[in-house]
Amino acid sequence: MPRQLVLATSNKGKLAELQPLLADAGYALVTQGELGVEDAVEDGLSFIENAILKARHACAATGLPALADDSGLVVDALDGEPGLYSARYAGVHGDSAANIARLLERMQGLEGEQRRAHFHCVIVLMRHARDPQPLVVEGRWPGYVLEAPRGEGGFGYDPVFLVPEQQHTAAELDPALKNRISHRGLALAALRARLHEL
Ligand SMILES: O=c1nc[nH]c2c1ncn2[C@H]1C[C@H](O)[C@@H](COP(=O)(O)OP(=O)(O)OP(=O)(O)O)O1
Ligand SMILES: [Mg+2]
Repeated sequence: MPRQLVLATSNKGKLAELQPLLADAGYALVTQGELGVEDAVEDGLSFIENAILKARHACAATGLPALADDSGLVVDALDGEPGLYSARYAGVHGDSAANIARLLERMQGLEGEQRRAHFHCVIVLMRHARDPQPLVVEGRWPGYVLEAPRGEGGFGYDPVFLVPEQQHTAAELDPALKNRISHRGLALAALRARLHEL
């Protein structure tokens, strides 16, 4: 029987990316939703704090090890906005169209290098709610914010995130390619390399 691991997220886009990335990591994956775990209160002041809060909350509710992802889009010219508040930038949690509209409005008039941004992802794996040594890994994906959305894939800010090497938005990429090069894919690769530490 493989050990169970709770995926401490309610974001369907993240789940769709995390599941294949963890498929052969030696865990039986179960989502917090399947176990009736409510969303944690994300009142940390950094990605790391929020990822720990979410993983700890799921561990405490289930008694199982848990993995959480806290991530967001960081725009240098906006002093790091939307950053920690990426999921609720326009006010309503998870309203991607409204979040994108707010972002494009805030970036009106910015050109060229001023449109630089990166996705940041912190993934935390905790063995139990009082684990003093959670595994913490990070990934970063640089790109540019376009002036209008392009593409149907992915989730969140993907339609306005241009990946310069591909000349495509993240929403135009094949999901397997996004998973190889994205902030989340890089964080998961770092996690897998360190699973033996547990
Ligand atoms: O690959 C990505 N492609 C596009 N947008 C992304 C990505 N990765 C994070 N993002 C943006 C949108 C998301 O809504 C927010 C994360 O906010 P974040 O609090 O970590 O997640 P969430 O509230 O959606 O789900 P949960 O906390 O249950 O994991 O950043
Ligand atoms: Mg969240």
